[in-house]
Amino acid sequence: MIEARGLARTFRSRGRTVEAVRGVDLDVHAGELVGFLGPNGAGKTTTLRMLTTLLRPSSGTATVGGVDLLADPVGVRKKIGYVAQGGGTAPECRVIEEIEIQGRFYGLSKADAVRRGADLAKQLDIGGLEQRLVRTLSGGQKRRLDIALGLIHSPGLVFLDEPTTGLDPQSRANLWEHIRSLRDEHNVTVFLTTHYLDEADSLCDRILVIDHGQIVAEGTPDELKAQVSGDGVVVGVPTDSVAHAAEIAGRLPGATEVTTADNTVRFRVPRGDTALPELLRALDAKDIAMTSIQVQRPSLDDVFLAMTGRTLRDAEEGHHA
Ligand SMILES: Nc1ncnc2c1ncn2[C@@H]1O[C@H](COP(=O)(O)OP(=O)(O)OP(=O)(O)O)[C@@H](O)[C@H]1O
Repeated sequence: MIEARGLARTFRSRGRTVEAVRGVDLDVHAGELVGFLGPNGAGKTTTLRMLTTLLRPSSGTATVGGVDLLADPVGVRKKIGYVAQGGGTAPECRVIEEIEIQGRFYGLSKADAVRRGADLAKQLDIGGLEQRLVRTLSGGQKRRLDIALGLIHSPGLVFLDEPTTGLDPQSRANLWEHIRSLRDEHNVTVFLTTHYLDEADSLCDRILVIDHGQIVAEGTPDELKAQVSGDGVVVGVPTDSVAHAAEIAGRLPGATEVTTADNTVRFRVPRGDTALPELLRALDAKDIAMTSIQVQRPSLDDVFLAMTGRTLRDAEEGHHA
């Protein structure tokens, strides 16, 4: 669906050259929900604007929806939907007017635009709001209207730029459900940007982490977390078995950082879920009764820290400073 090689963009700003994106390679396959994660100013929006033909790359090539970005930008536009940060609706317009205007813009007849708009409104849970002024919608409703407008021409690929920024937690969770169903029930490939770790983690099949205009990590949320330091495991055992249990844990494949306390053994393994059955069998064979067990997965923030030496929060604060 998307294949980009060496995509780069520089800006001239107040006599300085800003390298916003420095050679990004990325592949997004049909049916994937891919997240582009990075702090403010990392280059997410600039990459998205290039892939959606709104900004010409300084260098690099890409095909989007099977169409060459540089040779046929109009062809690309027909294949994709784009929902900008904050959307593009006018507060004093009625919802139905926005739907009609957007539909006409993509060459639909008024009747087709209204029909398609009604289908999308139902799908995105904003049915019955057609006569309302945009400014009277809640944040979540407006964001869902923005997405409906981006899908009016039934594109197979949609770009969402920070779709949940500014929404309250409940509206965010609700929008995640809608974004998932775009992919699951309507076969839309989704490429979204976010600087929320929890969003990338729970929503995306695959994540590309960008920092200072370059992709610094890529994989499923689980793969990325596994790359970092593995899972932490804490096992509770009777005090007189701690030393023996620690020895057993230390023999698990890939086990590191084995430490003991009063009645617990802590260690790290590449994959907690696959190490646990082996550990249980080994403890059982030695008649050691386990009293509790906990697996602590590393977070995506750990991934960002490992790749860049900064936490995402530090990176954002640094950008605003
Ligand atoms: N038109 C422009 N002129 C000059 N510099 C720009 C322009 N657009 C973006 N930049 C700079 O390029 C860098 C990347 O910006 P971009 O908006 O792509 O980041 P982002 O990851 O989308 O951030 P955010 O999460 O804040 O939207 C930043 O340093 C930004 O200031």
